[in-house]
Amino acid sequence: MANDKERRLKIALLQMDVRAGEPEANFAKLAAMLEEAAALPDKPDIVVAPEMWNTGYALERIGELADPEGSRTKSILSAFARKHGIHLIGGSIAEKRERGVYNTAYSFDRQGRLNAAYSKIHLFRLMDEEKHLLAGDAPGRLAVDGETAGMMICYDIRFPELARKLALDGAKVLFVPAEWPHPRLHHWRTLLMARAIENQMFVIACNRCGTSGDTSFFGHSMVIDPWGEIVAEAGEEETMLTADIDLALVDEVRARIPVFEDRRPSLYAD
Ligand SMILES: O=C(O)CCC(=O)C(=O)O
Repeated sequence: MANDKERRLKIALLQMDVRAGEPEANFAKLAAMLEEAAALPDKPDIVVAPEMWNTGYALERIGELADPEGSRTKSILSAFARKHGIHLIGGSIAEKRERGVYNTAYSFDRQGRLNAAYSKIHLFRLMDEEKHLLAGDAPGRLAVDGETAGMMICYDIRFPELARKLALDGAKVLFVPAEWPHPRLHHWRTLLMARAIENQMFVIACNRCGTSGDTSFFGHSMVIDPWGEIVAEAGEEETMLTADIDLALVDEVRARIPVFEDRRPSLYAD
């Protein structure tokens, strides 16, 4: 380490293709990509998966396809995190609970303990999510190696208030699992950069790639620093995107332009 303020983390994002309605194929693909990530010469500290990777958007059959209580997913992800000592942001899955199916992201610490679960708050009507899924009712806060972070899922990034709330609660990193399709690549990149710049935090966004029916997903997973610079960005193909980040940059940027001190919420916050 160059100085004792550095707080470096290696990140690997699993930009995977997802087969709609085929959980077995998706579990196998995720397991293969996880092992590939763990075997990288520069072993990652954090691995991130995309949204709804177990079922894709097979919403008509989601009740039968979703993982009951997420138990299969949790046991696989927890075992991986513990075995390799890697913090895992396990994307999100279709998770079946008594009341219905949720789009839920799990976070496992390096000991394999589930340290956060976040169910997507904003359901995306353009893809009929609200007809088949239930919305979560709490923001996604978590800790990564003692640092505060947040999780939002896909469409959530259109809601700047949520990212701001997470930042105000101390998040230095925002993780975003997604299944964001063409033709809105411009929205994806711009919104992610905006969330990073306005909140002066790292944004680590893992999108799926490939095609389901007539919807094509463009990948372009991204790691963006608190100054809004793109640290890494994937293309449209299935790949593992890696990046090194230094969390000390968050404090540097926040000291340079003290947005959090200068805000005047009494004039414009609800
Ligand atoms: O907001 C968008 O354009 C895409 C959102 C989306 O695909 C999702 O939330 O699943």
